[in-house]
Amino acid sequence: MRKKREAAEPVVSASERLLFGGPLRYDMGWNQHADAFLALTFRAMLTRLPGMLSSSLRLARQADARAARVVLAAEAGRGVAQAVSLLAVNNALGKLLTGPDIEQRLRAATPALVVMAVVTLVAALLRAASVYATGRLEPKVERVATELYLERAANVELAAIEDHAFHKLLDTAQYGARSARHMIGYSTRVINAMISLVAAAGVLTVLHPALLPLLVTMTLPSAWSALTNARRRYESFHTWVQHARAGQLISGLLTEPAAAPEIRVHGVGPFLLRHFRSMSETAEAEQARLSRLAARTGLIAAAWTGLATLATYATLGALLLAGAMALAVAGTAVIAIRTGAASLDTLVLEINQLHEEALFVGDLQRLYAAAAERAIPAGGEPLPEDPQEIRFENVTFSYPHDEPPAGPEQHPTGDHAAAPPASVPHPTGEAAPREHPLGDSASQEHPTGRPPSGTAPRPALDNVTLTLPLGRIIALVGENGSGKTTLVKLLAGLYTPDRGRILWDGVDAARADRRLLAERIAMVAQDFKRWPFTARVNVAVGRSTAPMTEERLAASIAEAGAEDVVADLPRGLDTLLARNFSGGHELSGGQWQRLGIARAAYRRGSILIVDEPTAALDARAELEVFEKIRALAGGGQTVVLITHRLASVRHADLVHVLEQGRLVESGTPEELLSRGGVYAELYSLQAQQFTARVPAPKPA
Ligand SMILES: Nc1ncnc2c1ncn2[C@@H]1O[C@H](COP(=O)(O)OP(=O)(O)OP(=O)(O)O)[C@@H](O)[C@H]1O
Repeated sequence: MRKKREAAEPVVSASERLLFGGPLRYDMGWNQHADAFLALTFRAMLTRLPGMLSSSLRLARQADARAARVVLAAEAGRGVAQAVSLLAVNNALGKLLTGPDIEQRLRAATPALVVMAVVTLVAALLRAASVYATGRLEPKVERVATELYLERAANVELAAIEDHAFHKLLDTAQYGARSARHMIGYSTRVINAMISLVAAAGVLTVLHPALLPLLVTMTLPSAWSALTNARRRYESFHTWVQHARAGQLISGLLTEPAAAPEIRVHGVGPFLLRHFRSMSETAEAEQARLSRLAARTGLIAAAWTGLATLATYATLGALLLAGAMALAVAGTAVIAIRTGAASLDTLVLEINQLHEEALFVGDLQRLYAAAAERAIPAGGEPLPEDPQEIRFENVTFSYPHDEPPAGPEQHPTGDHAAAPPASVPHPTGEAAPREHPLGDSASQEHPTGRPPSGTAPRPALDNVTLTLPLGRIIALVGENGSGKTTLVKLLAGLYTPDRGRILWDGVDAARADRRLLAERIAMVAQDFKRWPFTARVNVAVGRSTAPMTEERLAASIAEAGAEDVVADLPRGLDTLLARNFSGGHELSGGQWQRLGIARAAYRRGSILIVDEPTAALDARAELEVFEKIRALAGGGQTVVLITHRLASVRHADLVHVLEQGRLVESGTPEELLSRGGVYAELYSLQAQQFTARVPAPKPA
């Protein structure tokens, strides 16, 4: 077993080592989790059957209780109909094979034949009812499961979304809703097959006790074959899902607009394509390996079934020859064995499928549990109505990081030019949907799951104590990576401090109602979301709970100085801001930035956080935007401004200077300039850029 598992381990290719510094893995523990499922025996699966059926039933009842009842009743009825039909066959055969003349025998068999006809009709009606109700039920089950998935995913802490293990669970669990849908069909077929198998086995036992083991022997090989192949597919899927992300990442990079200029000017295309091909070839090799193994297993199972069938009919023949069984009974036995074998075959296959789907539903249920654990806490203390200040008291915060892998992994069979597949098939045969592997949140991840260096990184904020007086403009200044963005994320309640407290006039934000806290914050993050919606929605999404009025939209757009941006749009506010869709329009970075500020203005939060608001603006627009921001503060709003443009900071009421996660200076811009510290140094560095003398042209 161990050896087989190792064979499915993907190769760490030269491509992966070069591009990602090793295997592109998010969480090593996940595969071990899957192993626990894969170690299940068929017996254990049978033991789990009641649990799986009841979980399907629960989902079905939640989605549409009436349709669930119809399916259950129809399937139970069909099973009973099959049993009755078998008994009628037995009766008819008995009558047909014994008696003086054929006419009398036919007459005697007529009631049984009529019963058979009626039962067939009833079974057909029940099947139609079941098909209809299942068809109604399945999409509803998928919707309910998907809604739960999305709702919980949207409600977890930001730290959970940035946690690689949780993100991996999110990734894998996305298949759970589809599987929950499939489980409904499999469950109905399992229930149906179980009832008809019990009927066939009952009849066989009555006819001759030796026939029952023969029935089992005949069906076991296909059960084994189906089970083995399903496990291989699931195992392969779990191992390769990581590598699929690497392939998707490259294909996404090759086509995304942000990378397009460099791909063309620096000629990165052929380089990425070469690695994509190399990764895809390894994926193809993995698919070929699975097919080869499936073919071999199928062949062994077919030979075994052939031998078992031969033994069954030889036993029947021997019983007939020895006079231990009447011809009529042998005839019924043949039909019962065929029906029973078909039911057992169906049962094994469907239980196996059910189990396979249940693994994915299990992923989904684990996600539900993990998401509930990491959900943003509901409720809490109210914040002061009109606080005077927010105080950071000895706040320390580190981003969670994964343990680095022990070393570069080697495939036991040696290194091939290996690569992840572009898409991994869902174990049930469906291709995993291709999605852009680098979502907005992913852009901050370290995809190899390692911290930048081998040692634990320094805290992003280290024992920071500072005050943010409300109703003022407060600027956060410092070099790249000094912790400014982290500080405002803590202020907005996106993270909670590892140590220390954030006090809103004495109320600890950690105990406060996080939703109420968020209500007060409007944020224009550095990488704020450019929603693929209309310009109108891109502004109004700042407060999606408020009625979307033209007045509020117009006022916010004016406050952000974004009137020209909107006026230039082909359909004004109704222009779709996503170029990859028909009628979509692309904005420049600066235009987006103005819309982002309009969105924050639309939110009307009492604390406005602006992180690098002018990075993409030209000099004139920059001045304008700072004017607008100052005007906002004039209306009593608190502005927390992060910027590297120190000239713009001179209007701030208070400046906090951060360095390597620590607060190094605080004061008004004038105080800091006269103090001659870090701020003064940074300021003079920037000022020098403008005052440096341009060498005078030499006289002719
Ligand atoms: N999501 C994250 N996961 C892990 N580490 C992070 C994350 N975001 C920031 N960091 C790290 O935390 C430290 C502080 O980063 P932060 O973004 O707060 O700095 P900053 O002062 O805003 O920098 P910049 O001026 O470049 O925007 C840096 O070392 C950074 O690498």
